[in-house]
Amino acid sequence: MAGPAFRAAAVRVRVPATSANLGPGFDSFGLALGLYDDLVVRVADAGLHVDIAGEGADTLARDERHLVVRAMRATFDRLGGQPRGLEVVCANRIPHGRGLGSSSAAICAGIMAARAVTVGGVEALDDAATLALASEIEGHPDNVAACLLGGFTIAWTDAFDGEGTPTPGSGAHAVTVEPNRDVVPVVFIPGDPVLTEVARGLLPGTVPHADAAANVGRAALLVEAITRRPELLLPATEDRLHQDYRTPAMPQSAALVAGLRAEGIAAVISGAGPTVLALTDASTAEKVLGFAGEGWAAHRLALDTEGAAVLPLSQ
Ligand SMILES: Nc1ncnc2c1ncn2[C@@H]1O[C@H](COP(=O)(O)OP(=O)(O)OP(=O)(O)O)[C@@H](O)[C@H]1O
Ligand SMILES: N[C@@H](CCO)C(=O)O
Repeated sequence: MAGPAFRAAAVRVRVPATSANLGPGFDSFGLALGLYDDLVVRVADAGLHVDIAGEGADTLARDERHLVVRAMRATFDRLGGQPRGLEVVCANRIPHGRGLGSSSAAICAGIMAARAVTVGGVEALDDAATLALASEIEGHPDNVAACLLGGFTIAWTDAFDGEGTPTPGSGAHAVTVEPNRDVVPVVFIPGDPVLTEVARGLLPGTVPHADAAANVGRAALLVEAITRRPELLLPATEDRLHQDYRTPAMPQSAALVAGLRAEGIAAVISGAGPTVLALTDASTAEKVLGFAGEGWAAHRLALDTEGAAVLPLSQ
């Protein structure tokens, strides 16, 4: 059977950084942030050419091991066949291994680009199938949901293995909700990374029932707090399921979260860390920027409500 046809024109995809968990919503909640990676892909006659600027330019492999390329290959397989050649140009701004969803952004960008350069690709791999594939590659759905959909997202999967990881092919789903416009995210990014794999390795197989029950209540409250009642964000972002267990890998981040929370600021470990996310308002954001001191890059970010987008090449 003949494989799919490909478009000759290049495609540009923009994908947002994301913060997962937001305290109590482990592997479920995500928030899309106004910090973006850009990807331009063109189907070529032969070979694979990968160009990288920005984050990872000095460290990432420029071959089939590159995560964007791996996501594209998986997508082309689903769509019925690989193109003869590929040119991939990455402009990376999301820092890697910091808990801001860089791997999810790479995966979502690759899938979106691959389906956009394939004739009939968007129809053959619709948005629901895109989320499921991205989640399967990433291993959990929270970051990819926020990256694809934008806004505040609640994600879930149909089935889990004994480790709490979605079973491959089990299907991932998500809804997006518009966050309250008064919520202003501030991120404190430390110099050194902690890989998600390492941070997940610190989690116990089971947790006390009381801790699980506490998180259920806070997670439910967070949906109300982040959409309608930001004054409840401090209690709503309390977590007992993952942050404390990860402290040995990121003691300074844990201390920063505790320090900010003692000042009444809704601070959490962003994703698997070690970045700290504070959910503030416009006046507090300016005051907290200097809170972490030397060795941290502090940024006030916008909320992204659009998610991953295929854009004109000129934009
Ligand atoms: N733009 C990219 N291009 C290629 N590979 C990437 C890119 N971004 C991330 N990666 C790969 O993913 C790794 C980081 O993934 P990891 O899941 O550990 O952190 P993260 O996604 O930044 O954080 P978190 O999942 O906690 O939000 C990098 O070391 C690199 O191998
Ligand atoms: N929910 C994930 C997000 C990081 O990828 C975790 O905390 O491990």
